Amino acid sequence: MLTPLTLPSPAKLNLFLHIVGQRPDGYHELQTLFQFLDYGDELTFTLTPGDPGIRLEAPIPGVADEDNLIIRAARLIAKAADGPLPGVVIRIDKRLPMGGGLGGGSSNAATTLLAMNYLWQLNLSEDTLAEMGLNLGADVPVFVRGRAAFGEGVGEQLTPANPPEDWFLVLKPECNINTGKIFSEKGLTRDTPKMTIRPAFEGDASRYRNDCEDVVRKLYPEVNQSLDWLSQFGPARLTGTGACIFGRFPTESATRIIWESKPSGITGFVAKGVNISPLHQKLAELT
Ligand SMILES: C[C@@](CO)(OP(=O)(O)O)[C@H](O)COP(=O)(O)OP(=O)(O)OC[C@H]1O[C@@H](n2ccc(N)nc2=O)[C@H](O)[C@@H]1O
Ligand SMILES: Nc1ncnc2c1ncn2[C@@H]1O[C@H](COP(=O)(O)OP(=O)(O)O)[C@@H](O)[C@H]1O
Repeated sequence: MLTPLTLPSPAKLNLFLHIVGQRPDGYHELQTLFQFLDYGDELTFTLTPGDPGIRLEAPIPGVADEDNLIIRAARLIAKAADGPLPGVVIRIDKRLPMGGGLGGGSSNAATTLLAMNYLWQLNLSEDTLAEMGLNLGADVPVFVRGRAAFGEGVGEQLTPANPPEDWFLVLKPECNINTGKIFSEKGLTRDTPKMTIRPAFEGDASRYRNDCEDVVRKLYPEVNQSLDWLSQFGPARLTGTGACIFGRFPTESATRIIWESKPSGITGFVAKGVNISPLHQKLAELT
C-alpha cells in the first residue's frame, strides 16, 4: 500500500443568492457570491496498486455508494485515463451537515477530482476538471477552481472575487432541506433584476439577499427562529437553499462569544471565510 494522501474538502457559503430567471429546462439562473470556509470534511486517498477497484473505506449513512459523489467523481475522472489505473480506497471524515447549503457533497466531488488527477498523474487542466465537475453538480466547479467567486448561470460561470475574510458563525437548524423542493415552490422570487456590475462583496443587506429565504422561513419554523435569534447580533442569512444560516463578524473572539450564547440544542460551528480554498492551499504545498 502507498502513503495515504489526506486533503481538505471545505464548505462554501453563498454570501448572497439572487434568482434572476429560469431556463427553458426549469433550472434557475442565479447570481451568487461564493466564499470558502476554513472548515469542512477531510478525505484520505490510498492507492491500491494490486486492486483496481474504487472503494470507500466506510459508506456515508443514508447515501448508497453508487450515488456518493466521491465514487461518481472518481469513476468519471478514471474514464479520462488511457490505460489501467491502480485502485483507490477513500476514507471520509464527515463534519459538514448534509443538505445544509454548505456544498459538502459538491466539495467532496471536487476534492476527489483534484486528488485523483494528482495521484493518477492524469494532468487534466482546471478547465477540464471544472467541466467534468459540472456534470456532478452546479457547485462543483467553484470548488475545483478554489477561488472565491461571483457565480452566474447555475453557478458555473465564475469571476474571481475578493470579499473580506471575516469570521462566521454557522448554525444548522434541526431540519433537512431538499434543494429541488425549494426551487419548485410557487412563492419563490424568481425575478430579481440582474446586476450588471459584479459586486466584490455583499455588505449592503438591503441590496443583497438570499432569494430562497422567505420561502424557507415559511416552510421551516426552525430556520425562521434561528434567523431571528442570530439577527440580534447583526445581519444573518441563509446559505444556498438552507438549512444552514450564518452571521459574519470581524473577529474570532466576537464570534465565539455569540456562539457560547446560542440556544441549547442547536448545532453549528465558528469558521473563517477564505478566498483561496484550503484544498488548493494544501495542493500547492505538495507540488
Ligand atoms: C442552491 C445551490 C447554491 O449554491 O446550493 P445548495 O443549497 O444545494 O448548497 C446550488 O445552486 C444547488 O445546485 P446543485 O447542487 O446542482 O443542486 P441539486 O441539488 O442537484 O438540484 C436539485 C434540483 O433543484 C433544481 N435546481 C437546482 C439548481 C438550480 N440552479 N436551479 C434549479 O432549479 C433542479 O430541479 C434540480 O434537479
Ligand atoms: N459525499 C457526499 N457528501 C454529502 N452528500 C452527498 C455525498 N454524495 C451524495 N450526497 C447527496 O447529496 C445531498 C446534498 O448534500 P450536500 O452537498 O452536503 O448539501 P447541499 O447541496 O445542501 O450543500 C445529500 O443529501 C446526499 O444525499
